Amino acid sequence: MPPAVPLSPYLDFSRADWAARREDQPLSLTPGDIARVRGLGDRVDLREVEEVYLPLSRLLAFYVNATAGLHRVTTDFLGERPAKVPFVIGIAGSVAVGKSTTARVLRELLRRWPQTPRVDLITTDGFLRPNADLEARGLLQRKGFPESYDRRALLRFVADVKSGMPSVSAPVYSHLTYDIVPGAEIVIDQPDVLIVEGLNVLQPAVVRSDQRTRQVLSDYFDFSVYVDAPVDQLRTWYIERFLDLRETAFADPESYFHRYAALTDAEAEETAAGIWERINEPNLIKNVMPTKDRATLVLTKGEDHAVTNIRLRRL
Ligand SMILES: Nc1ncnc2c1ncn2[C@@H]1O[C@H](COP(=O)(O)OP(=O)(O)O)[C@@H](O)[C@H]1O
Ligand SMILES: CC(C)(COP(=O)(O)O)[C@@H](O)C(=O)NCCC(=O)O
Repeated sequence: MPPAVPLSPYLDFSRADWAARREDQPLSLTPGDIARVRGLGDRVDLREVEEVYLPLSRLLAFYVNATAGLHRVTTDFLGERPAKVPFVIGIAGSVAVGKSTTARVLRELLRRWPQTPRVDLITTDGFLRPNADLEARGLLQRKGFPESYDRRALLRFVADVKSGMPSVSAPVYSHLTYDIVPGAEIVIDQPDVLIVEGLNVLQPAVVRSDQRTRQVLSDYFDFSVYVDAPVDQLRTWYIERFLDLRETAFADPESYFHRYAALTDAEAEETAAGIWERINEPNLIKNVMPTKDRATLVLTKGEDHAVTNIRLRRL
């Protein structure tokens, strides 16, 4: 018998190799659908959807079926009646990398597969502590760092949805007011798929003083995606988006950043670079980037938000 060839845990695809994995799956999104889900500064178009996200949705449809099969054998073994268990996908990556666009495109594609008509999406910013709470804890300059979230509530939320509980509610964050919206909630009611998008969704467990580890969010993920790009590129995207927001979101007198609406280009660039360097880049380097290898799939973007490489974990 020939010696077994050791398998690498990762498969690396060029964009062209990955695009071929679409096989003959027809594109179900129209240009109008894509324009609706595209985030500010993001360039996702029909070609990007066809070559990158359609093959990914095909792979995810296989995973959904296989996971349901695995669940069935377990319930058979236990002699239980099979319950509906949502398939949970985590999407991680830096501020300004375009996680929200990736999440929305995947939601639209997955919805069109026959076995997953109900796809819900939640962003972890709803679990940020309210500003007053952050201020009391000295964390107002640490928004997006792991400690700025109510991690217990976030974990409870995902565990409840995964366990098949009906009508599980989550708080809502507003980028406009830069705070949690008092009294607002989003209700998730037994979807086929739940997408959980946020900077820190792949954070590893910390070891407690009694040497046991806490549960983490990714314990409940069936699949995870890390959206990656070089740090210099992310900084540029963050600053460009800030300049665009000045003319759109910041122009609203309700916006927390309204005082930035009147800045000149040079002043706005300096302000954005300051926020990036003080908050978002240190968080990226210390907390977000180290979680990349924990993802099932890494999408690496080049200039213009185009995905250039795909890495799939197969072991
Ligand atoms: N200050 C802001 N005002 C209004 N919208 C914002 C602001 N900052 C970010 N956003 C929007 O919030 C969304 C999430 O942004 P972010 O957390 O950077 O993730 P990503 O770019 O990876 O999706 C994006 O659609 C972005 O355009
Ligand atoms: C709201 C965010 C923390 C992202 O949250 P996520 O949905 O990834 O949990 C981030 O977009 C942000 O606003 N960071 C703070 C930078 C600042 O203080 O302006």
